[in-house]
Amino acid sequence: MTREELFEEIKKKRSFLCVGLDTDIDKVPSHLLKEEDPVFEFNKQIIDATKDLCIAYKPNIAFYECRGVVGWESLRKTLEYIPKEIFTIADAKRGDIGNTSLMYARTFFQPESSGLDFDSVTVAPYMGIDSVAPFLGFEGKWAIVLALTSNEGNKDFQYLETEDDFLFEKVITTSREWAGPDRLMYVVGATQPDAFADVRKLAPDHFLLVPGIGAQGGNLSEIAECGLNGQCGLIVNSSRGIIYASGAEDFADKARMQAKKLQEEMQHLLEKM
Ligand SMILES: O=c1ccn([C@@H]2O[C@H](COP(=O)(O)O)[C@@H](O)[C@H]2O)c(=O)[nH]1
Repeated sequence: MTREELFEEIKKKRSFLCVGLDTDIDKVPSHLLKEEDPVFEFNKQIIDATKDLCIAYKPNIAFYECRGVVGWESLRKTLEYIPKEIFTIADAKRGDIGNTSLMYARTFFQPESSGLDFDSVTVAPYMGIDSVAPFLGFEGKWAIVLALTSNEGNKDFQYLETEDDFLFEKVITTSREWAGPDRLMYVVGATQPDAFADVRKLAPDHFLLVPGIGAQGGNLSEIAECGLNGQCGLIVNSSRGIIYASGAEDFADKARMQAKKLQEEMQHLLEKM
């Protein structure tokens, strides 16, 4: 998917919401457990309930690969079920020496080998250019580089001071040379609102994938203040806050209500742009 197509979807839906499909079999409502593939059935109902309100879905791969072959099959079916105009993110946080990274890239971008055809994958930049480059070699696909994450542990490395900036800023200034804003996005956690102005100085045109609203306490209007750019430039994720809004038979209706609340807030913020 191109940046223009993504922006068109944002304008059409008046939303920059990403629904995180972090589907934990232990949290799937009990009435679905009799289904052949309860995880897929859960995801299917979440997608049906939210697809007009969001512009992206982000399955976190851990929730699928921990279940082995069965989990990969739930993931494949889920991805196939997502409407083609909606951006898909494999939140896998991959990255290794070049030839290994290429295999990871094929896993998510080459349906003829893996059955999966994601638009993007999250990538850890710690190993440098040759670990990220293989993800940038697929037409129409995106690498989403971890810059400043939403967790407490971000202080251990990402806020270390280098000559004239923090390490997460160095990640951006170095990696923005590897590919432009049509191929590369950055993860910036919603729990770090004060960093958005600095990030925007370094990456004015890049899309930022922003996890951490809802369950982790990030605030949408705070990050929108400095994070929005002329093409929106934000994809804001909520996983647990939407998909586990209810653990009962009404889970899809309750998920829709939470997604709708966020979409309305986003519409308001986009109108102010
Ligand atoms: O910095 C990061 C990077 C990724 N994540 C992932 O996003 C979702 C957040 O889930 P919530 O339930 O909305 O908190 C989850 O898949 C994380 O692994 C992140 O939170 N922070």
